[in-house]
Amino acid sequence: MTQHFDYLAIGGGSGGIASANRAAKLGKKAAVIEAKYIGGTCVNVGCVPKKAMWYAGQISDALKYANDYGFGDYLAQDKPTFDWAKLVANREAYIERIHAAYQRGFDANDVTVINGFAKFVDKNTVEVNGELITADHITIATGGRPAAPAIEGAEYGIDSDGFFALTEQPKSVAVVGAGYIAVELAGVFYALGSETHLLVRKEKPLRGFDNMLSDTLVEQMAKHGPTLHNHSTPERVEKLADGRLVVHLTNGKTIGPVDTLVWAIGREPATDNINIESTGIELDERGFIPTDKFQNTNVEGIYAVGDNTGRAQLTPVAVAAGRRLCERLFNNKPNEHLDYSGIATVVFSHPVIGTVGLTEEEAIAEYGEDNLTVYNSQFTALYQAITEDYRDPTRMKLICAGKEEKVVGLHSIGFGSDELLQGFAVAMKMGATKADFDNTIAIHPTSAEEFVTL
Ligand SMILES: Cc1cc2nc3c(=O)[nH]c(=O)nc-3n(C[C@H](O)[C@H](O)[C@H](O)COP(=O)(O)OP(=O)(O)OC[C@H]3O[C@@H](n4cnc5c(N)ncnc54)[C@H](O)[C@@H]3O)c2cc1C
Ligand SMILES: NC(=O)c1ccc[n+]([C@@H]2O[C@H](COP(=O)([O-])OP(=O)(O)OC[C@H]3O[C@@H](n4cnc5c(N)ncnc54)[C@H](O)[C@@H]3O)[C@@H](O)[C@H]2O)c1
Repeated sequence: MTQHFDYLAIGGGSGGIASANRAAKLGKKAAVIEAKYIGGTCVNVGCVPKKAMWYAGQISDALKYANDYGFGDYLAQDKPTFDWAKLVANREAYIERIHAAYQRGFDANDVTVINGFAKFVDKNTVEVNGELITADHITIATGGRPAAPAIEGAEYGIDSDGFFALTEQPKSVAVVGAGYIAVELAGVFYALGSETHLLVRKEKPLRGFDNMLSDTLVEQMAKHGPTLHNHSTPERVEKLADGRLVVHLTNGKTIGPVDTLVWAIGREPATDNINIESTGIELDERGFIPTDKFQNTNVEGIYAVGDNTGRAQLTPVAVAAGRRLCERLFNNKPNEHLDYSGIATVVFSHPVIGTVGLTEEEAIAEYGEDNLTVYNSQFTALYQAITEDYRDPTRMKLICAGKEEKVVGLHSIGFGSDELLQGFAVAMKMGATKADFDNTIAIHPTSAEEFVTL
């Protein structure tokens, strides 16, 4: 028997769940098909478990300051130990609670959840577990998966999914990659006490970010962070008799032996195995699904949201794109769409980075150097001021365009940069100028106040 729905999301991750719930709340018969775990990448092998590991790193950093904060005697009572397996168990128990909360949401909204791997039969029909399902509107929200290099011995390494499956802490680890995931995972390993090597292909990690951010990160890593190996491209991986790994680089050098090797070299879209050809959708050369600003694909009635569209691969983006799509389709809002500009983002590095808007290089290209005013600040966060790390800088940058000094870029690295960002992102979305920032009374003593006193 063929089941029919008004709205069907293929993929039960951030985009699929949010859109199906919204469709159902708007009175439509909606379903989600999920092949693995409800919640997708973010909940199971992304943002959520990553943030728990990052917090563990933050606690480890804080313990380093305990003596300066007067807790020396307290710590001396017992040698501090760290139990990776316990952290992982608590993290996974939390994820189970999220799964249950999603199910309660589906039940409340009357969304049908189908477990299985979906493949298109034609543009209105998918097949899952041998059954056919048709829908008036189908959203492809299949996300992506970690990429691995095509080199000898690559299979000895793990990827970010494998990182979350580790139940024991490796004593030594090499992380390959220069983006969000490489920087974040290397930071966690280091903060929790593993000997950590970060291998990047070019001159530094986070090259697409404002130079102030990436340069400060590199400076801080040299003081207390993973050992950074620039211009280091793996050529092959050798497994020793004791199971440890040696990474051979194209420049003739070797890294290791290490217990664990992590590939963090980007993610590829999960669009190659769903018989998408049967729909008439044309993928781009990297397998992403091109969409217009309304998330329409080139085939009427089929949409795509989230990581598989190749734009701003962030959970809130997938969620917002999915919800707006359903508002447009089912709530009589024909122009509803997601504005992909000015999306704030945090890299959960050590120290943490918050950034929204244009980098200085991008602003120069867009407005011309003469039309920009750039404000820079460097200071010691009070948190560190009374510790041995009082020389570690927090750095902030405000990039303003035109005579009215509209704020077009805001960048911060240092303690608290994650939580301070969201409010500034709102102000920038509303078109705030430097004068608006100056007119705002500071909250003292915080790091965030620096942005209104520059
Ligand atoms: C390590 C890591 C850390 C991250 N940290 C952050 C962060 O801190 N903040 C942030 O905003 N973003 C973060 N991200 C990115 C974020 O996870 C993604 O942007 C987000 O999950 C994308 O949502 P999505 O719905 O497009 O895809 P996904 O969440 O990947 O969901 C897709 C789902 O579709 C399923 N699926 C695929 N094919 C089929 C099929 N044929 N049939 C049925 N089901 C199928 C998959 O099993 C999966 O569950 C992180 C990602 C990673 C890997
Ligand atoms: N905090 C967050 O919000 C967060 C955290 C993690 C991931 N994400 C999202 O997930 C996406 C994917 O993250 P990612 O880190 O996998 O990808 P990425 O695109 O950010 O970085 C991949 C890096 O790998 C490098 N690389 C590519 N091929 C390589 C090779 N063969 N050898 C060595 N290095 C190679 C690239 O130069 C690049 O720097 C991000 O773009 C981001 O949108 C967000």
